[in-house]
Amino acid sequence: MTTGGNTTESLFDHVGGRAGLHRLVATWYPRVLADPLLHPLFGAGSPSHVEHLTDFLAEVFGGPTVYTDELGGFPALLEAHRGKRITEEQRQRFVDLFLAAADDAGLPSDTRFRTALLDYLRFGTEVAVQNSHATGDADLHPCQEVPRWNW
Ligand code: HEM
Repeated sequence: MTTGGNTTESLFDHVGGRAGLHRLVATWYPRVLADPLLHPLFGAGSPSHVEHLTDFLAEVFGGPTVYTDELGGFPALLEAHRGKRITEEQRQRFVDLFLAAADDAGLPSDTRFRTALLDYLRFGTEVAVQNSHATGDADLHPCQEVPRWNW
């Protein structure tokens, strides 16, 4: 039970736990696969993407650490983006589709949550873009672990 102004509630709880995040990612992913700008990166898609991204975001937002404990953790994330050479236009489209999916999946619309979501998406996509262009470890983004996002 939470009330307005409760600063101890995690983002994970605020979005309705794993079920809320799963709804968000499952709404977003088909749109990514159908997007002409993103298609060259994602192709026909991967059957595990929705589950893995849901578990990753759950961990970032203060939920269980399934991504680190069972799905390879940060090294798996790094590997997934390496060499993809994501453009700024593709990064922006990825974020835009996420924000639209947050609306359509009925995620909370309060400004505090939406600001935190956008801040994280900006950060996370910048990490992914930098790492996708790295030709050696020295070029990688300094964030080398699954972040825990405070709000
Ligand atoms: C907040 C930013 C991001 C997060 C949290 C994220 C997270 C993930 C995760 C968890 C995976 C799956 C890794 C696994 O299987 O364990 C993945 C794969 C992938 N990501 Fe990202 N990603 C982000 C940004 C981006 C961006 C901006 C792009 C391109 C526009 C992108 C393109 C891809 C591709 C092409 C794959 C591999 C193919 C696939 O699994 O379908 N990612 N990402």
